[in-house]
Amino acid sequence: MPVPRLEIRNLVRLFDGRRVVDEVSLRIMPGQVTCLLGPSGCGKSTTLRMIAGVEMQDSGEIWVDGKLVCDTVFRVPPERRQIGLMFQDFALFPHLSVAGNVAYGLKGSKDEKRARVAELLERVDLLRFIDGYPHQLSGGEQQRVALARALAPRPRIMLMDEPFSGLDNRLRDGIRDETLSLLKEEDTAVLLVTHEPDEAMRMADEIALMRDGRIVQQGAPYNVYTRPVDRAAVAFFSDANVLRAQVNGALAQTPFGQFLAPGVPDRTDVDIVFRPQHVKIDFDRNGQGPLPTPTDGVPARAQVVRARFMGHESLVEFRVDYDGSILKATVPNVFLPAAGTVMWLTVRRDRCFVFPATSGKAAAFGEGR
Ligand SMILES: Nc1ncnc2c1ncn2[C@@H]1O[C@H](COP(=O)(O)OP(=O)(O)OP(=O)(O)O)[C@@H](O)[C@H]1O
Repeated sequence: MPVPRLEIRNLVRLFDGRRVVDEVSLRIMPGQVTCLLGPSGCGKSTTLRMIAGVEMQDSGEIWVDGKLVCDTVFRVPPERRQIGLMFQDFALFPHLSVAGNVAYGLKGSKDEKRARVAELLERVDLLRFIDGYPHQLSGGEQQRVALARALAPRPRIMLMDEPFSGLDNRLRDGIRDETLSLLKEEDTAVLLVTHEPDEAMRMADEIALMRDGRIVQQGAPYNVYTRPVDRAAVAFFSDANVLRAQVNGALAQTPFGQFLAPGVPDRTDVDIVFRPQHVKIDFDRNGQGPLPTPTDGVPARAQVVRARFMGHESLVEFRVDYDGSILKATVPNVFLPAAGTVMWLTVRRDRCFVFPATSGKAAAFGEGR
């Protein structure tokens, strides 16, 4: 079996008796980008700091290329771990030139260093600034110099903590893509920390979804998005509609007909969760909606509460007659029906998830953004 570039096993970190990192395990292969994704305070940065060696774990192990780097007894110091760091506030040294910054962690002769510096600055398209100083560069250019500096010593692993959050949106996409291709070329294993699902979807080969110190789901972005483990995992990536229903005879009754809830005991509440893009809208035809179909189920009559244009799509909120629940639907382009308009909704049944009912937790996890 191939040896992971980075492997962490059951990392635990306690602050004031609280497990802020709780049995976190990960394996990252060379050239692979893994995103540790989760809301603020879930323990992402603490995990990263332990791997970097600037913080000690209370238990667990860190392995690099099959060799133990740190457990609770043995510890390779941070500077000998061959790990590159790139943080949002990881500023360049203002008194050093661009070349001086990139050469900072390099060993070897003056000529060797100069060659490596030039190679990397060329790669990030900043060779013309080799003798310039950080204050002469834009934020995006400084970020690219920081990337060149982090990559110059050929780290085996790159740890990145929200490295692009200081950049404006237009710059960010370009720099993300450049960074990604450079890291892939160098065959670096990357652990990127972010609280932004879009960033994780864009960058990651694998997403590790973290909550309250634990990894709750791990896999390729497509799998994490389309097969969420729970209601909060759906809501973290997008708006989520939730219908609460009680189970009887393994069936949950909703405005859209019955949903299977196999193995759920009678009189237990479940949440039927689906994304706004999986709600279909139809016009009212003399009090009638579309006919039921096996894929879309039974249509539910609803009234428009409000509609907003979001740029590439419109977001329409409905109140469903059946039980008064509020549902959101997205429609491509401009669709802005007046409040009070009667319409009929159906849902893509294959895109609905049935989970045990949860209380307020999901809202705290980003639902309703
Ligand atoms: N040195 C410390 N002493 C006490 N508590 C700490 C310390 N460092 C972090 N914490 C707590 O540990 C938890 C996890 O913090 P951490 O910075 O790892 O979260 P995060 O997921 O990276 O959040 P963010 O995205 O906001 O940076 C937080 O509740 C934080 O308050």
